[in-house]
Amino acid sequence: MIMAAEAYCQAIGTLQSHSYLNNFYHHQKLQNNFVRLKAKDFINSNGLSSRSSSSGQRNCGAIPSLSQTAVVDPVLSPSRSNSGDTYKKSNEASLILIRHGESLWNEKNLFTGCVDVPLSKKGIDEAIEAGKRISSIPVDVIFTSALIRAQMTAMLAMTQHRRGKVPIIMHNESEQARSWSQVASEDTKKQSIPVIAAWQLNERMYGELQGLNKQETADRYGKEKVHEWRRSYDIPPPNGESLEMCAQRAVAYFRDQIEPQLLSGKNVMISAHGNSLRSIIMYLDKLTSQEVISLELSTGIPMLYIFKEGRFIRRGSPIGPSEAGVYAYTRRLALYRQKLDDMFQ
Ligand SMILES: O=C(O)[C@@H](CO)OP(=O)(O)O
Repeated sequence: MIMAAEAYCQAIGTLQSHSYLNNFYHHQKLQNNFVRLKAKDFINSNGLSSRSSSSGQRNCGAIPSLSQTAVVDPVLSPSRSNSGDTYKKSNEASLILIRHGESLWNEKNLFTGCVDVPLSKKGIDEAIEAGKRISSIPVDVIFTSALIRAQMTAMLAMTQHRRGKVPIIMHNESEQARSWSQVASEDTKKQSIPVIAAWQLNERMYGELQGLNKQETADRYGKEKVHEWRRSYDIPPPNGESLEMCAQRAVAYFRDQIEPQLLSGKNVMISAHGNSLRSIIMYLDKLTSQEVISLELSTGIPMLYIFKEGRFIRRGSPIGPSEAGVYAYTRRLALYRQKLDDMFQ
């Protein structure tokens, strides 16, 4: 776990492992206070959520009505009597961010941007490993970019989730696509997780660099110039997007479409890209345009935030379900894992 904490701290470019470790030591105390909830609570408690996103729909034609798809997960419901309102009252939600696993172009060291390239064999393994790390963390709705490497990562990761729900891509690109992908069974819907694909979460568009080898480009234009294109905040690569431009669409989407889900208590996973996630982390962690320059994200490492009382609290990179890890941080997460243990051991 110490290694996981350090790896995460490296990934965010800061060193705050002491607070992570303090929370780990606090775990023993917390564990003694667990209430062991019975599997029958899971079986008896359920309900359809009637809420949909309160946000505007201006960004993307692919925004589904979550009221038709999202359900209250009874594993998360503390009481059978108020299952319909659980999320509203919980005032806490998990947010998992994951950069896709290694792609075939990452492997070849090519600028990728918005070119739609699949995962490499190593990337597939990374996505499965990431899924193991988050297998005991609740997920109610998944947002991915429109690109296959992020979607593959989300889907592969969810094959490892202990809750066993099925991630289903929402097809809202046309009325026909929406109606032809309807699920007829309410029971089946309850065992599904909506997956919403949005181009706003895509990798930054790398313009004339897309498909070029990064090393050869540095040899040709100079290391400093290429570093400026790759990591400066507001200087775009030729005919591409700067990080600032990428942030404008990614953070707007996060605020308009994802934050309302968290506010209503839904647990969210976002599977996206190095630069769209750097922009979102800049927003979550209130990084300056100078600080974000040194923020690097590894492929396939999930990062957890707790959204509570309107604030995002960074909680590191979740590790295996049998270890304390992030579950020491909140009672809600600990109870969720305990219920999974009760159900599936
Ligand atoms: O090529 C890309 O699309 C990105 C991510 O792989 O590269 P960089 O890390 O240079 O922004």
